[in-house]
Amino acid sequence: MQSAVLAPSQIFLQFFAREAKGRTTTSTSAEKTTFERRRRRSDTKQLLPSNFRDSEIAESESQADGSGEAALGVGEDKSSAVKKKKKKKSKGKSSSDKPLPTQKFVDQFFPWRAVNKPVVGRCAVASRDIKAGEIVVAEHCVIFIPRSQDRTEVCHSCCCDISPPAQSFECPSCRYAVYCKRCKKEGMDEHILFCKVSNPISGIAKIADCDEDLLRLVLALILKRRNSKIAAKEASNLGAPKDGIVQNGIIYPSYEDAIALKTHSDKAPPSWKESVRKGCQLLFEEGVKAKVVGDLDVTVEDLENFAALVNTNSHGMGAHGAGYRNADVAVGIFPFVSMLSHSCRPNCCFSSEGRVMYVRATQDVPKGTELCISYINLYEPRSTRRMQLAVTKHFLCSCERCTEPFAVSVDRYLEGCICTVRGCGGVVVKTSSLYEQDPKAASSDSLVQHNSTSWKCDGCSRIVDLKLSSYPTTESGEYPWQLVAAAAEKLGAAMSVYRERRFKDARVLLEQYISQFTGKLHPLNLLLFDALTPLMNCCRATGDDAEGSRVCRLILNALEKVLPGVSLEQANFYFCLGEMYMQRSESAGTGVMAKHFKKQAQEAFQQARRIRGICLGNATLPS
Ligand SMILES: C[S@@+](CC[C@H](N)C(=O)[O-])C[C@H]1O[C@@H](n2cnc3c(N)ncnc32)[C@H](O)[C@@H]1O
Repeated sequence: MQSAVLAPSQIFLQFFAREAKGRTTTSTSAEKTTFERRRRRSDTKQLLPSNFRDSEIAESESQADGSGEAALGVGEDKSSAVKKKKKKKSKGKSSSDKPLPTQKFVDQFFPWRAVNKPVVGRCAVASRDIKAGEIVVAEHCVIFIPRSQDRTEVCHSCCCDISPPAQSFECPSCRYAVYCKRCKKEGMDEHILFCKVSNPISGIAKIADCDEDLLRLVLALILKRRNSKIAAKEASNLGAPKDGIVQNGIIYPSYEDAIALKTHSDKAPPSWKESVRKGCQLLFEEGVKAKVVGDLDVTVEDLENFAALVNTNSHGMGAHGAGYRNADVAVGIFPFVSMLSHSCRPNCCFSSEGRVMYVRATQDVPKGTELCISYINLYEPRSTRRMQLAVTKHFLCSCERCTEPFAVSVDRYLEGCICTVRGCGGVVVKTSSLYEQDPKAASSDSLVQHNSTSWKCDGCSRIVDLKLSSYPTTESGEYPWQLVAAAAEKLGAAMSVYRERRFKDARVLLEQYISQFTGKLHPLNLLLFDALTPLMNCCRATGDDAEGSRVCRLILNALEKVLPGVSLEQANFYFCLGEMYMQRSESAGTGVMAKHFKKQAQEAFQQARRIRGICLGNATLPS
């Protein structure tokens, strides 16, 4: 299933129905409002070489960290909590478990404390009750770089939108960096050193099979180190720190905060390490040539550590902010945003404005609860989510959703197919999905001795294996894996037509697909869910807002069941729903139906506004 044409596991839920980045106008034209399940580029940026092998994931899955929970009090890295824990643990705490240097200031302004928890390490725990929509972190980046493919979209100094592009000023030397009018002078001055090494980076990335943006971030971190040394000297003369403060409600973290973040270089797959090592070696040589690193007391190993740190802690910037983009255009390091662990059932979300990242609670959070954001797309089967985090972030997710028994989790509906045993109604999934989270259940079930390609029904417990003939296949004689593969193939074919923007043909194919697999796949199955958004867009493109709004409600329904709580995706679908009802109201003229549709539209817009208000603060909908 993961190798489906669509690779649904790798794509992100839609954002506001805006295809062109930065478009801020509302249009009811489906051509303009086509959603694509876009790959979420924010956190799970694939900083992997192309030669990455799946088998290497296993190596990144070993997690062993701490055994108890210890509060990391303000500036008390040798606090009693830590001391107690040190006593318990023969090995003691590593330096990466200490609070970040600026934490003591952050504690004064924000409603959480850094705490050490088993497995996840440092994390943020609410120090009082937090209301939905409250800001829990507002932080300026330590460093950021525009993504290479979007380098002309934002100013390389302040990260503001550059539109129209004619308003931008390109660095005449590297012809890579662009600046807005305001930053033209200052930005280019600051860019001098970066510029010297910037040009060779694309070539280095190709030679080393290493991510170009990763190398640019490493270079930015080297330069930050240089600047922070200079700033420290200046600050000691003036008697005040430049970074490492909270000002006007925004955290300005220091270079020291950044380098105190956790890295997973030990858990990274060998091919990743190999490529990064090569990339860093070449970057170092270029840096020496350009006299950028020579006097800096950094080694190639430092650069490799920087790369691992960036891979574990970078956050996408530019999406879901005021610009209504549907994808990130930059990546940055925000040490205090990084204190929040990942959860597949998060209670916070993040959005950026310029160089500042905001994290807001998406629900009321009681004191003592861990604050979590999501690093990945969450409408995915458990195995896909965990695989994605293992591959891109090199850790095995231990969140509540991933560790609750599979048999009672909504996760089981997202994959597999419905049991064909009469009256059962269970879901047949791969046994590896059933047992990977529950080794006890696995060992108590002798049937699990079947090979790992066995499938099992969570209802009647029947094992489906090629060697066993007792399982009643579908009318067409399909086994579950064949059914799932057929669904993936058919959806892939419909999506190819959809991507060619042949909306009428795509609609026919998608409708045929949905009717063929409804009843065979659970209604929440990802393979059915993935067909709904393109179908909605096809309906809109073909002027059928009645069907479009029906499909949109199906999407919202599925989202609410799988991802309870508010999210931007949900807001965006409500917004779409509002647009479609508005269109229906206009088409209905002035009668009762027109009023009815207008009311439905207003309700949908109100929901969208309410949810966006929680996730993005006072951001309003585009008018
Ligand atoms: C951005 S950092 C979070 C801060 C980190 N705990 C620290 O002490 O620096 C991400 C790392 O936290 C841990 N982590 C976060 N969420 C996790 C989860 N759901 N399950 C397991 N580990 C998690 C992993 O080690 C991951 O690489």
